[in-house]
Amino acid sequence: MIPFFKYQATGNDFILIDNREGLYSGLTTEQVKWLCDRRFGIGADGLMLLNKKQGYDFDMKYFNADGREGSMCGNGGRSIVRFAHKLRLIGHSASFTAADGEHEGTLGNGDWVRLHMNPVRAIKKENDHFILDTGSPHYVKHVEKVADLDVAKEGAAIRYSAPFSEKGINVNFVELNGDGSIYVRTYERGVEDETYSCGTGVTASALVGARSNGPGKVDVQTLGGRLQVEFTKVGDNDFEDIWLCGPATFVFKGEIELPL
Ligand SMILES: N[C@H](CCC[C@H](N)C(=O)O)C(=O)O
Repeated sequence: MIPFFKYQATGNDFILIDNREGLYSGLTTEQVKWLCDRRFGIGADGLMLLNKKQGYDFDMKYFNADGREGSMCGNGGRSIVRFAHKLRLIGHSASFTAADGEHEGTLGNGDWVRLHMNPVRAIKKENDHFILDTGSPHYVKHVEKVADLDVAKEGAAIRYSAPFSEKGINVNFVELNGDGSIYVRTYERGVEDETYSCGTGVTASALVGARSNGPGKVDVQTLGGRLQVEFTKVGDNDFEDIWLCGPATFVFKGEIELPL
């Protein structure tokens, strides 16, 4: 039996497993895919193993719903900090490693978690979109009415287009709200569908918008709730001290037996 915890961070939902004893390191792609399946398994956008790591509170190993090991997951990072606190592994802050290096996370009031993201040193402007990496690769496109989009269809068309078909990319459609906030909807690589929010996507979308008017903080609306991205703008395409902030909550825990 595998004990698991289910968390969601603005609707991006995850299976978390305490793997400090290394009992579940051998999960196969097929098994992770089955666990993330919303009909045959528990159901989630991704799965994380909380591993031991010398010199840090833990290491976060992230898998997308397709069962394959993924890159950095911003909402997953916020969720695993809350999970580590539930395990009494940390107090109100954590230092951990993930696919893109070191991260720090702090628990705020209520279910709010702040996650320190790695610097972004390059934002590539293509004709009608931007490409940047916030720990995962992102395509950011501004649109008029994001609520009217068929994100699953339009996102897949971009993700499977020639430049991205081999390695994939996460696709973010962004509308500028009148109050300076942005509304982001994301098609996620490895889920191969729209998710209710994507932390590294929200971060990418906020930084693209800040290229021109660079406030140090952007409010972001997503299908799954509101987040905030804070940053220091160093140059036109150069940002550091980036914090992804928003709620991350425990949903339920259980244990599951893998099919033979
Ligand atoms: N699907 C992404 C990883 C998870 C990103 C997302 N869940 C987030 O919160 O950043 C990728 O394969 O690039």
